[in-house]
Amino acid sequence: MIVKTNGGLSVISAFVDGIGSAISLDLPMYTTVIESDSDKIGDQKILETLEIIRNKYSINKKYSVEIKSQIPQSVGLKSSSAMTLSLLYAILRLNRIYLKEDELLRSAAEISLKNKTSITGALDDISMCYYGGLTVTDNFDFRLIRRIKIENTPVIIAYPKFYHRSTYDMKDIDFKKYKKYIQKLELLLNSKYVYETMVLNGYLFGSLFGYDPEIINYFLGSGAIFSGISGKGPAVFAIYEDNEDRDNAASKFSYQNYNIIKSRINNDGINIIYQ
Ligand SMILES: Nc1ncnc2c1ncn2[C@@H]1O[C@H](COP(=O)(O)OP(=O)(O)OP(=O)(O)O)[C@@H](O)[C@H]1O
Ligand SMILES: O=C(O)C1=C[C@@H](O)[C@@H](O)[C@H](O)C1
Repeated sequence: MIVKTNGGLSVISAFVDGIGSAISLDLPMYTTVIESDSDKIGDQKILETLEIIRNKYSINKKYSVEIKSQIPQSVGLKSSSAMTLSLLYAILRLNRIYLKEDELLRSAAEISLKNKTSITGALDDISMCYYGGLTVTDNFDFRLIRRIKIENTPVIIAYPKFYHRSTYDMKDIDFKKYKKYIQKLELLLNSKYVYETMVLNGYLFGSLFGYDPEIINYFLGSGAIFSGISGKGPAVFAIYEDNEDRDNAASKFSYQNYNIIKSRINNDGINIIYQ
């Protein structure tokens, strides 16, 4: 079975009060899961996740798992949520276990706590990978608040070539002191100012974890209507009004330490592309 899902961007990071929001990008991850005589899994975190799923659902089978992905890892573009959800989705389907949507999403969030790829369970990111478009969730309460479709706006993503961080390393930071600021962002998002909220969210988390104003400055000067850090970064997003502006900005981008990806916002949820 091959499952396709996408990466995305943070709109509100849920670390402060559990309210989180994410938006889906054309950034596919293909996860191939096949029953096998023995486990054939190249990556320790995937194996750990598989073990958690097998224990949770009393499954005794072995699997070969292969991930092909355009989502850069560990830069704030939701690769771990895409991996955890895809693997759970495929294993449940292969075993003909059908959960209600809210149960499936909650289960994926619980697994992403257990496999230590998230701090809050990242239900916002998992729901975004599942539904596409924009999601808003209460991660502390494992509850989807709302989801909406978003226009397929052109985007550029830039991320440093040599960088490594782990989400789990951040679990001891005192995020609660930013509550008043984050509550204002929640109000802004309720009023549908999605990109404004993203920028201001990145302003807080970028200032905490370090960001590169020069890259943001380049994008704003190249015709972007918004640019900022995706959540805790270090990936930077730039939103364009049309493909021409985006493509011009991408072709003139000359920062040697960064990779860039041309993408767009999408509304594509998870799907099985090969049974
Ligand atoms: N392209 C890939 N190939 C193989 N495994 C992958 C790939 N992308 C993600 N994974 C799996 O997902 C795990 C978590 O990914 P990653 O470390 O990027 O998550 P993250 O730090 O939460 O990233 P993000 O900030 O994008 O959410 C990896 O350890 C790996 O097991
Ligand atoms: O680890 C987590 O729980 C999270 C990680 C980031 O993607 C955040 O954007 C998200 O809201 C929560």
